[in-house]
Amino acid sequence: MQLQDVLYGVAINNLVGKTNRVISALTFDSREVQRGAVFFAVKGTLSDGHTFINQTIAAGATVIICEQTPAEINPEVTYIVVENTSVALGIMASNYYGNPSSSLKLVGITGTNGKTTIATILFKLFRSLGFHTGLISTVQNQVNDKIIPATHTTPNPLALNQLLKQMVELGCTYCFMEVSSHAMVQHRIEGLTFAGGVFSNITHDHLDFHQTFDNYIKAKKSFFDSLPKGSFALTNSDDKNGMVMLQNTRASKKTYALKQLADYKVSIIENRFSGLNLEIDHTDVFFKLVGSFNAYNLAAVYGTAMLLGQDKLQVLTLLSNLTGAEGRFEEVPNSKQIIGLVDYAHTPDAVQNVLSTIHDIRKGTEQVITVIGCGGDRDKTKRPVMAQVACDWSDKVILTSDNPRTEDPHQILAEMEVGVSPTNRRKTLTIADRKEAIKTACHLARPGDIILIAGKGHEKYQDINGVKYHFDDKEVLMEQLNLIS
Ligand SMILES: CC(=O)N[C@H]1[C@@H](OP(=O)(O)OP(=O)(O)OC[C@H]2O[C@@H](n3ccc(=O)[nH]c3=O)[C@H](O)[C@@H]2O)O[C@H](CO)[C@@H](O)[C@@H]1O[C@H](C)C(=O)N[C@@H](C)C(=O)N[C@H](CCC(=O)O)C(=O)O
Ligand SMILES: Nc1ncnc2c1ncn2[C@@H]1O[C@H](COP(=O)(O)OP(=O)(O)OP(=O)(O)O)[C@@H](O)[C@H]1O
Repeated sequence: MQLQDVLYGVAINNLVGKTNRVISALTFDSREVQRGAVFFAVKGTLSDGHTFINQTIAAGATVIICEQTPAEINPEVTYIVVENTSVALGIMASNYYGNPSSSLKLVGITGTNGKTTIATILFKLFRSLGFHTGLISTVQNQVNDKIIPATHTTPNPLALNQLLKQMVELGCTYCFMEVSSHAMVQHRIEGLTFAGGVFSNITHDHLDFHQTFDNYIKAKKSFFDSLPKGSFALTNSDDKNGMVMLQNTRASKKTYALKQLADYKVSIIENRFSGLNLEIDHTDVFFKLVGSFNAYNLAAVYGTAMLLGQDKLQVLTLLSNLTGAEGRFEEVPNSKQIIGLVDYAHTPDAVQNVLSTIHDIRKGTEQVITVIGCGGDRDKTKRPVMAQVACDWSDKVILTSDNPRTEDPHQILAEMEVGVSPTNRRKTLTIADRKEAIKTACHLARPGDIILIAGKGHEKYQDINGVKYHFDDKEVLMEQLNLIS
């Protein structure tokens, strides 16, 4: 491929050297450079790609995309100076892989909670409707039945366009993808063509990365600002910031809600452990998903399917048979008549949602025992709040470790304990070893009780000092429930 073929749409501030040259690959990592590669010098949080330019040229890079013209110019190399290398990377990655997003109906889902659930149900729904479909999500990526492990919620532009190209080659017409706020700030979706965008909700999270809540809102909003004319922007109008997302968008503005007036209005008729009975567009339907937050997710899915021109009754019938994403309010089967639940909730809002859902549908006499931790090297402000929410909504709480990473687990637990009020102290235990914590919860439970293991969901590891040790909440809970007499 020629360099000039991938430059379409890139705003160039300065060009040194020729553009009619063959290129062998695109990369933003000096450690992956091969002969004839284009190297993108990206300014990151830990290092600045500009410092690796000479090293990449020595390794064979013949084109450098950078933000300043280097002092030292190699006459064999082409230098392209742009305002923002990450933006150029997105556009050029799209061009390099043949702009696959424009051959698909690509729908992006953003928000603090619910992205994976909404994207996964949409994927399952469109597969059941008979379409070749792609999924890009935190749990896994999928091209029809082929599963591709996920490393990020939203992959980098090269991995992303490669995935989208595979989808096009395998006949997909739809793709549902999660759009994280990190991806927006780092321009990972630059150059993609979206058919629509969906907003679930926004609550405090990722403030370690965005610094302020306002920045976090702006990052989410920038996705809707970037949607093209002719696409749709579907928002949750019950969320305080739902309508903010639509302020500057050129897309067709649509809403879903349970409380406010909306284009797609859903009402809860009944909310039980076996599922949700909802009224959608004057039709009563029973769904296998549990909890009022899933009523929002189903409203988003229904609205999206309608905006993509699908038949209402067919959609509702198929949706009523679907289950959600792995590790989201997932029940662990056991013979002890204990309701064992594993849930990915790792934000104060998600923990409150799961526990209030349990509270709404419990009979009343059973105990709710919650096992919960907070990640190391991540937003510390969440720690006391998550402990407080867990205590306020449970009969017993066991504070434990959850990916301590490079931090001391006991220090994280001490910061969580700050959120435990003197009255709640009696019902709280702190057990740093996660397996021991789950074991203790099983020993405390009586038949009929509910155990919630929060935070890890589908993830099958504990990250301790950069090493990922196998740990599966579902596996441990099942094993321990079966061991109790
Ligand atoms: C905070 C963050 O998002 N970091 C991402 C970022 O890394 P960085 O800015 O720290 O990169 P850096 O190490 O400073 O390096 C800067 C540049 O120099 C290059 N470099 C670096 C070293 C070297 O020897 N040679 C070299 O060329 C790097 O390739 C990079 O281009 O750019 C990297 C390349 O794209 C990403 O892999 C990395 O994601 C890290 C691994 C990560 O964990 N990100 C998470 C937080 C994330 O993105 N999460 C969201 C989901 C959030 C949620 O909703 O839960 C996601 O979408 O997955
Ligand atoms: N619409 C919703 N509103 C609030 N909480 C939700 C909603 N949907 C799911 N949750 C809760 O949040 C947890 C994470 O759900 P999900 O994985 O779908 O969200 P996500 O946005 O993909 O999260 P992440 O970005 O952290 O992967 C679930 O386990 C559930 O407890």
